[in-house]
Amino acid sequence: MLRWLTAGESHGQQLTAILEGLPAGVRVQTADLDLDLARRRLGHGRGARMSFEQDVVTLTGGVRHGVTQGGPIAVQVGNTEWPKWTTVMSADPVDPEVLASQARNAPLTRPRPGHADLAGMQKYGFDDARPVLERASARETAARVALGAVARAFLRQALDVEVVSHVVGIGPVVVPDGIVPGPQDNPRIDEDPVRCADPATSELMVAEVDDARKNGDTLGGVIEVVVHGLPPGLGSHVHWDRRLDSRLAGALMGVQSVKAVEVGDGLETARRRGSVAHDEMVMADSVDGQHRVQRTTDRAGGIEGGMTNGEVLRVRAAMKPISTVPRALATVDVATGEPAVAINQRSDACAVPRGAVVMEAMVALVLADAALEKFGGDSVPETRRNAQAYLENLKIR
Ligand SMILES: Cc1cc2nc3c(=O)[nH]c(=O)nc-3n(C[C@H](O)[C@H](O)[C@H](O)COP(=O)(O)O)c2cc1C
Ligand SMILES: C=C(O[C@@H]1CC(C(=O)O)=C[C@@H](OP(=O)(O)O)[C@H]1O)C(=O)O
Repeated sequence: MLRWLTAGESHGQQLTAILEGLPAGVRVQTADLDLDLARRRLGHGRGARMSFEQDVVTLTGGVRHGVTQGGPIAVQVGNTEWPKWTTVMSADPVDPEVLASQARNAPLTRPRPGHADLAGMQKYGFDDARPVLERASARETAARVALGAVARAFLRQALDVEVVSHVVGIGPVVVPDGIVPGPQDNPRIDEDPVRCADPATSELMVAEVDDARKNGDTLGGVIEVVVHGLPPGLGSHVHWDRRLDSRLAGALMGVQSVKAVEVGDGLETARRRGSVAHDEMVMADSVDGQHRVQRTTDRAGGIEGGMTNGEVLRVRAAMKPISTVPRALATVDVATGEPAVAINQRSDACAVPRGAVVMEAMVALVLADAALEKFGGDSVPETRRNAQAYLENLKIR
């Protein structure tokens, strides 16, 4: 079983992440984590903080000389803005006079509609939104992306699996049907300002983001994660919590601002008739005398009965528009009970392009877990041998 945990606050000293259960022998180094963290900072519509803050990654456990050792992998993602926040976010008590002398320490009492502020204050008994927003913030996704880079390396080295993503919608602008990135397409898509695989749609998305920003507004959108090279049989039909679609949906819904998840053609499938909703099977030419079944389409997105079916996996996650809206929304000052406008320091206008990298990380972690459940192994060669033996012995390929 693969387990992962993150800790740390948005303006704290650092984020901490642990990944437990990965075999020995995964070749991974700081530069691999840096690469995905850099990808997470890009994208038209990102906020100011993404340009002035750096992620400082340190692998502090589980990796030696660029290879995992079988123990828990520990990662720190340092926050270069920390020197400005040492008082506000100090773990130890601070002299009340020092606190009172700094504007940054003033309680935040105008909760943002759409953010965690008010419900978190009510639940945890705070009269200040600071402790809630610090942990609710998607800054935490940097820690997940760092671990996702490790999971991605494992999937590539043990199973030849590649996880890629593209933005399929920003606000009302959506890509035409049928665009599915190939296994090596991430670098090309990363070059696009909104990580859209279709250049014509990308231009319209950029214009939409510019228009929203000009009007003091924010946007959401839809991301598709595409996974190539998966064997059939990851996940299971036998119990709800072993279904791969259920596990992927939970992981993607667990990303800040995700409000819907689709597998394959998802909602569109529900609108179709059965005769055109499924993926028909045909016999492919056989080179070795074995049955080889192929599907003529991939509407299911590579999952049937809660298991991978050997086709390309496609899952989509819909992010709502950023809730820190510059044209600030109406709220109540909970300190006075008076009408007010919501907290609005700064924010992303649209975080969908960089959200795509977070979704890749979550999918990679879930798939690495499902692969280890199926094939086991305490080292990459062992997992690889087990997977190959399974594939060679499939009665129906
Ligand atoms: C990559 C990413 C960046 C985000 N950036 C912001 C932001 O700059 N401002 C903001 O208010 N919300 C931002 N969010 C969304 C909030 O974190 C999220 O809406 C909040 O935690 C409440 O959770 P919920 O939307 O799932 O209910 C971002 C989300 C992601 C995934
Ligand atoms: C810092 C990150 O994202 C942040 C996520 C976030 C939120 O409310 O989720 C709000 C913004 O932070 P701030 O309010 O300090 O400007 C984003 O910049 C990051 O992704 O590294």
